[in-house]
Amino acid sequence: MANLISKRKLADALRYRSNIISLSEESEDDEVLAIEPPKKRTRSTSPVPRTVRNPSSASATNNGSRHGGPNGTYNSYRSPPSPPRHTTPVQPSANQTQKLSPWGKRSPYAHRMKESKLPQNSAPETIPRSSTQRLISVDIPSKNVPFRPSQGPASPTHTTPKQVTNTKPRIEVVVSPSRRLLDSFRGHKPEPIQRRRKNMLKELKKGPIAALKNPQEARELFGSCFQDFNRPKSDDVHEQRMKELASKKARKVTRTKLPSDQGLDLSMRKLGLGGELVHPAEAAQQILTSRFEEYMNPPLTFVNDVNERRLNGKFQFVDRYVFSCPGIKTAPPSTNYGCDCLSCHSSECLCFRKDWKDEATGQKYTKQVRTYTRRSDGLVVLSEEYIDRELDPSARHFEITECNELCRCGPGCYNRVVGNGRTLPLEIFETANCGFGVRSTKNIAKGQFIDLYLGEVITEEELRNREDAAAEDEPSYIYTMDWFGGDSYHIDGKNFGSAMRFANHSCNPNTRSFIVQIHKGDKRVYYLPFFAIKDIAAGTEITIDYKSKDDDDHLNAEAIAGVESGDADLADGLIRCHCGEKNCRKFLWKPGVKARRRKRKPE
Ligand SMILES: C[S@@+](CC[C@H](N)C(=O)[O-])C[C@H]1O[C@@H](n2cnc3c(N)ncnc32)[C@H](O)[C@@H]1O
Repeated sequence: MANLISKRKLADALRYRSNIISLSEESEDDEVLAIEPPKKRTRSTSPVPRTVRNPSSASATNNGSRHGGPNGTYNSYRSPPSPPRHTTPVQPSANQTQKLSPWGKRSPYAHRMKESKLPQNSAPETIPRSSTQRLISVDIPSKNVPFRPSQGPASPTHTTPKQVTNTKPRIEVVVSPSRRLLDSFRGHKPEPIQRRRKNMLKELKKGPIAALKNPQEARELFGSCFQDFNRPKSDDVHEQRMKELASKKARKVTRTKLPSDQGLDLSMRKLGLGGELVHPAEAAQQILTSRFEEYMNPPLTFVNDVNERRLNGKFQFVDRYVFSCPGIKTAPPSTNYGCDCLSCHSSECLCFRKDWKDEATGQKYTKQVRTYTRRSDGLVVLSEEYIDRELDPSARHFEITECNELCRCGPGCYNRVVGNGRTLPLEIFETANCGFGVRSTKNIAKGQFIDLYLGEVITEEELRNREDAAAEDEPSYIYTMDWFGGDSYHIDGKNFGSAMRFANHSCNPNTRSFIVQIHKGDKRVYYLPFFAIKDIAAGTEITIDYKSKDDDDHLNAEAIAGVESGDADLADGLIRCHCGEKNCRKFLWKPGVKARRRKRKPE
């Protein structure tokens, strides 16, 4: 019965005995080899292997066969092929012969290893002396030259038992050694990285000791995740303290003894969050503000020197209307038109012309309304006459119509103030009595454009839904676009808006909203910009008057009377005004969001 040992072990054995085997670099497999003394080969039922018609088919047909195995005289597949003895219609090519074993990749005798109960780790000592004595010893001409034993067949022919008995007893070995084996003959080579990795990983699964013992190796095998293993131990007392607290032995340590801020800070630093601790809500606000700043030029900033209050996290700054409500229709661009001026002049330009009809008499009127004017320093502001008329309750009021993209004048035209966007830096800040307010860090000239009132454009139906859902004491951020009459849309600045959404009320305001139309055909979606109606020094709060002329002034009169007479019912629920102006009306409005809705209607 064949004694089977692995190639590696055989190689070791042979090296140990200074005996020779032939080597091939073809296979990476550590195949099991047969060492079969000639005497015992007679036991084989079929000393001649099956006919190998075609090496590839041989591989398939013979693989795993218990019978018809080799007779123990196969040579290296590097041996020059010779015609098989048995009828072989297809001659295997030299190439094929090199690559294929008659058994295929693995010897069918491999399983016998288990049956034979041969010790698995058959080191050189496990080979019986009698066997080794029968080995033929041949010198290797050169380490790297493939070697074929000088005795025995030169090709994979199959010797008969008779032939064997005529020769000296010997063991012939067919070896298809692995590259590793060859390397071991050539000299020491480092273990492949995959194997080293596998071995260390096995150790690491048990614990980090392997990596701690050999950090260099760990880093080499697993990269930067082990870079801290050879880091000198930190003498940071807090880190030490944290470790103590984390260990089971340190249960006696009171966690409260650890300064929480430092401990937390350490954890944050370890997580790479580092630096100052920031409340999540504040962080969210900072992100919102900083994001807005990124595309806002000039800047929009936030400061609070009074308390810890921050902007509501749900609020988002926008620089245009938000059309989130279904059913909103804007006029198509095709309905827009522009002027033909190369250089617009308020006395001639179509955009400055206002047409109206007297409802009582039916008479039509046309007027060139001088809305904007360019100052000597180049700043474009509202004209004095326009501001005066708009502030005069008895006068006819006119909207501003700016030049648009269809006008022949270029972007430098002075009739493009709101269309060119905000130019002043604005700052949201905490006021003394009215919550957040807005101011500019620059002086503002009378008539200068400050900012648009922006928000979601919503329908009347949506407004009613929102008002019904709102609490009675909730601030209102609604402006109604009813300048041209008819069904109106509303601007809700609660969740989305501009800096003007933070403008507080004053009974003596320094700004006012005006009506600006850029799309000349759109009577429902226009703009509500705020302009200074007096010079405003840098840092002064920008204020507006929440109440329009047609609001219920009698409410204030009644409330004031009620407060003065001690009638609590009359004053009940009214929101007190904190503007502090001499002409203060004392109350903002009556509770109830509908009562608070601010309007601008044509006079
Ligand atoms: C449009 S918000 C203005 C921004 C607001 N201050 C904030 O902190 O968000 C309107 C609210 O501001 C407050 N407010 C504005 N002007 C006020 C005034 N003159 N007196 C008292 N409260 C005022 C009221 O609570 C009102 O409901």
